[in-house]
Amino acid sequence: MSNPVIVAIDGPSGTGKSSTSKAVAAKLGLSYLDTGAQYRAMTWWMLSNGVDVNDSAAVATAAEKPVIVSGADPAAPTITVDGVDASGPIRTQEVTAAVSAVSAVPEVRTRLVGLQRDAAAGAPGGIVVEGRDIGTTVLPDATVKIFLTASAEARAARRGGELKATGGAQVDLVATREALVRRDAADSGRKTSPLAKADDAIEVDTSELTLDQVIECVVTLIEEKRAAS
Ligand SMILES: Nc1ncnc2c1ncn2[C@@H]1O[C@H](COP(=O)(O)OP(=O)(O)O)[C@@H](O)[C@H]1O
Ligand SMILES: Nc1ccn([C@H]2C[C@H](O)[C@@H](COP(=O)(O)OP(=O)(O)O)O2)c(=O)n1
Repeated sequence: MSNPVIVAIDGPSGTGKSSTSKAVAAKLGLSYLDTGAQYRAMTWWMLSNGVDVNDSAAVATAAEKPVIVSGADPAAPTITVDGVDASGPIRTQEVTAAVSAVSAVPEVRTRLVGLQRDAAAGAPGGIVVEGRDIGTTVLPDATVKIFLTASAEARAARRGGELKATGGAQVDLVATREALVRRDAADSGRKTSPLAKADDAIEVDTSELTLDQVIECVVTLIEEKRAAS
């Protein structure tokens, strides 16, 4: 029997990681893990429990406490914190604004990278894992590594579309773009496993591609790799 396929999909915010990863996993019958949701869940727990997210020592001490469980079905991904459904609260602006500070704390990363490697090892049929450091740090031996990119303008327009769909209000695209660029800089500039393309990752610029084209491209890359191995 061939080895389970492990697919690492990394890249900055709004490049299409979640949409692509879920669709590719569903198409190929693989499990799915959104590691960004885990960093968001950790951040939500810190905010809910009165931990100052800018006090890295306090965040480090608390990092062992929350029980974070991710469901691996790409058609219905779930995340709970201490048994409570966290899928809504982890997407608030408050969590988005605090997540880079929490995810820069090495103890947070050690804890979550452990969960992520356990999830990959526990997916006998293979898995698609999306994040910022999957190809470089979490799963350096992944079968296929993809690094998605897109212009800041394309990414802001996509995020703006989402905010409009959920909030209905007028979206400030300049502010959305600035917030994205600020988060990219924080995620790329941190000391511990920053957002980075692995040397052996294939870069796909999604700025001018439809989501279906990106999915097709990633499925083809995985099938080529499988056929060659
Ligand atoms: N190639 C694409 N073209 C247009 N919109 C896209 C494309 N890829 C993703 N989107 C949309 O952009 C938004 C952000 O995508 P998402 O998958 O959440 O990105 P990420 O996980 O990288 O932050 C979603 O609303 C998604 O539907
Ligand atoms: N492997 C990962 C995944 C996410 N993070 C951090 C950095 C990101 O800004 C946040 C949130 O990630 P998420 O993928 O949910 O963010 P977006 O969907 O792109 O807005 O988590 C990380 O440090 N390492």
